[in-house]
Amino acid sequence: MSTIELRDVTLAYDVRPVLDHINLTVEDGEFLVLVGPSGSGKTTALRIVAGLLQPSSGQVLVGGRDVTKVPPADRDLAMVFQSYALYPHMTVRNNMAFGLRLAGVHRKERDQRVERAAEVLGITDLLDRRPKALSGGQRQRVAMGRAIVREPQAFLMDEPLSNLDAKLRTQVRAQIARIQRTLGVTTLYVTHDQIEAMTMADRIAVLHDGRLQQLGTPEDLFSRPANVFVAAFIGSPPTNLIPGTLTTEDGQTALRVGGQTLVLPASIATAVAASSTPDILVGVRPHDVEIKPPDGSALDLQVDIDLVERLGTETLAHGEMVTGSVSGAAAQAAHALIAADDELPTDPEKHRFTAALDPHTPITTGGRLPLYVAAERLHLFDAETGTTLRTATQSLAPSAAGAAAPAA
Ligand SMILES: Nc1ncnc2c1ncn2[C@@H]1O[C@H](COP(=O)(O)OP(=O)(O)OP(=O)(O)O)[C@@H](O)[C@H]1O
Repeated sequence: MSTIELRDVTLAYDVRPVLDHINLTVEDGEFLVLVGPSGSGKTTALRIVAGLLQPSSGQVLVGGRDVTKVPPADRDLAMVFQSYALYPHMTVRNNMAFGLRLAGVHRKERDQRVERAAEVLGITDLLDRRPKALSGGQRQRVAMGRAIVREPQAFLMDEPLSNLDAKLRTQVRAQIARIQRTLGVTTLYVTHDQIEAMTMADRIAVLHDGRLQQLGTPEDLFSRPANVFVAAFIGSPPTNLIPGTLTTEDGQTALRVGGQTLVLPASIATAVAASSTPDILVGVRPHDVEIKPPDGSALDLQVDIDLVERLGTETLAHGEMVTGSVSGAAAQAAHALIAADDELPTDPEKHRFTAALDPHTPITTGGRLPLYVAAERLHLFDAETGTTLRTATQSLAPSAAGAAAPAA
């Protein structure tokens, strides 16, 4: 059983911990991606698992064995780094076999393992080349090969695609995911790229400021973010975050956003009652925005469009929200929670908004566009704690919709 477990792992260089009581298990055969912005502690966590760093407290277990005090070479883990670190004077075959030679594996066995790994990686015809005669993607596969031939209990990968250009990255990430599934080797993979995490992982662990924010499947994180950080970090383009305030309108709970008041349907009103403050952050996924008013209650947002990106499959309309009387307190809270992310607005009075629309939508830069979001598609967060109060209601799955339809 090749699980990897971090038990209550903390690492502090000075007062503020770089990793703060992390509990995480990578299950046997699982591809778990550790994702987070720069400085969140991902590499530190991986280095602790590898044995290159000692935690201040807590334990690391590999296959159920406590390896916290075991030297890196004796942990039976293989690491793939972003710099491939291939020996330039050696052939691919010798690069792949090098670690095995050091470990005293005899020649026949070495050759067999290299041939097998090369076949899985599709690099058999490159075995006699030297690294300089390989493309970036091929070098990456050789680096993977070196890890595979060791037949370790688990792979540890630290941003292995970051030296590749965008197109190659897409190809190689699919290859790595496929190879991992073929071999079934437990893998802990670190990246700052949420798209990489979403496309490759069985489960994703989101780190921010040394704390584990959420652990779940890509679908969990996208549809049911645990807090505003995860909602803003996962998804492309990112979730729009708009400050709002809870009020009472004719005895009913209402949400004031961007100068309008939306009386909340009962189910949403119940969910927001848990908020520690009347200040609410409203999360809107760009793909949930409509240009026609939907049936039922909806937010109606006015956005001054300043950039239109036509991607072919969809059109992204970016602009500034006409905020009206957005509460100052919630606006400040929104700012404080998301200011760390460079892509999000840093001026608390200005709210950028992005809508992902049908490619045929006739929009131009410079206009003011009314945009609608059905109330059930809103994600709502406590502006003080960032905790999720409610997530968007799932649309009916085709089978469920079919079952609900009258019989023919
Ligand atoms: N030797 C050290 N002494 C003090 N602080 C350190 C040390 N090494 C790392 N840190 C700090 O620990 C934090 C986490 O670093 P880490 O490299 O794990 O982040 P990361 O999420 O992998 O970021 P990146 O994606 O930029 O590599 C950072 O704030 C970093 O400055």
